[in-house]
Amino acid sequence: MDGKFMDGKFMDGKALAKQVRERTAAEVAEFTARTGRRPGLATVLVGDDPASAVYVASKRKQCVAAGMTDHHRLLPATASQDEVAEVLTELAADPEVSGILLQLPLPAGLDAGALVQLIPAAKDVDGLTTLSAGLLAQGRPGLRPCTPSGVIELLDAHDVPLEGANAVVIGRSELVGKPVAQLLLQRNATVTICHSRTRDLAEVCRRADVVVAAAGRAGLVQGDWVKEGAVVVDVGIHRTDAGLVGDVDTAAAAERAALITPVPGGVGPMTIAMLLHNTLVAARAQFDAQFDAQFDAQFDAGADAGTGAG
Ligand SMILES: Nc1nc2c(c(=O)[nH]1)N[C@@H](CN(C=O)c1ccc(C(=O)N[C@@H](CCC(=O)O)C(=O)O)cc1)CN2
Repeated sequence: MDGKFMDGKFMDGKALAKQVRERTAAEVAEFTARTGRRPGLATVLVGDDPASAVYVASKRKQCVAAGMTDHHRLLPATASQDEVAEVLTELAADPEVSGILLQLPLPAGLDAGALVQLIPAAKDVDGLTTLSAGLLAQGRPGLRPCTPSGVIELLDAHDVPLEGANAVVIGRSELVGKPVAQLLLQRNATVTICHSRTRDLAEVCRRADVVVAAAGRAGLVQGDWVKEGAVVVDVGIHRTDAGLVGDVDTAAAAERAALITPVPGGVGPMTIAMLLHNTLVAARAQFDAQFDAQFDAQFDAGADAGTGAG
């Protein structure tokens, strides 16, 4: 471990996210020079949740800084299911848009699960559609959810051994818990998914080599839940009077952990960095698919005309 992304035992997500963004920007420049196209990211924000507005503004700014085009849609909190669906359907058909994300959570009354399905898997840069989730579950290529990919990127940057490791994931959301468990499984970890009905959560955690806390409960994971030398990844973000805190009692857990992510500055910044990476991956795949389709059409036309090209 070279300590590049670490301040003592704290894993520096901010520094690693910067490196991922810079690498992505260089690859975007190469893609644009080769194809004459720029990857385009469409962000869809419904309503006026202040945190969501900040996250979307940051996504848009970082996508432009990486050389991508910005296609933003803002809908009022009163927007109907059909109105949001119409916007997503329009973006799905727009050739300038490589990736679409519907910022979550949505205002009450909207069915996020149904709306997400309107995003074609090829443009699903959040990796949240049923098709993307199925491809991940089967270990087949596809776009992966951003925060879970960011968790794996952080673990890899710190050379955390996952093969055969006991990994405990706390939380079973579609956004983080389930996909991060799948990604850990793909890396041959022995994965336990815990949730609100898990019996003796503390004891399950104490057996973990790697803990990923994504329960959405401030300070849930206590210091004495952490095995000596374990790696702790905190996905939680809670605004409290004491400032931003995660799902882990960081100071207490850091007494025992070999490595731990801070909040803020741990997993959070990786989410947007991985979104940019996914948007580039989507743009490349769409370009290649279009190139192949054009080649096939020309090949077939040549065969029909009897030029011998077929
Ligand atoms: N469609 C999606 N919605 C949501 C996602 C998502 O991945 N896709 N994730 C979260 C929110 N989110 C991005 O959308 C996000 C959360 C946190 C951060 C971040 O950089 N956090 C900083 C703290 C910033 C602050 O809040 O002050 C940190 O942890 O250091 C970025 C993006 C829910 N919705």
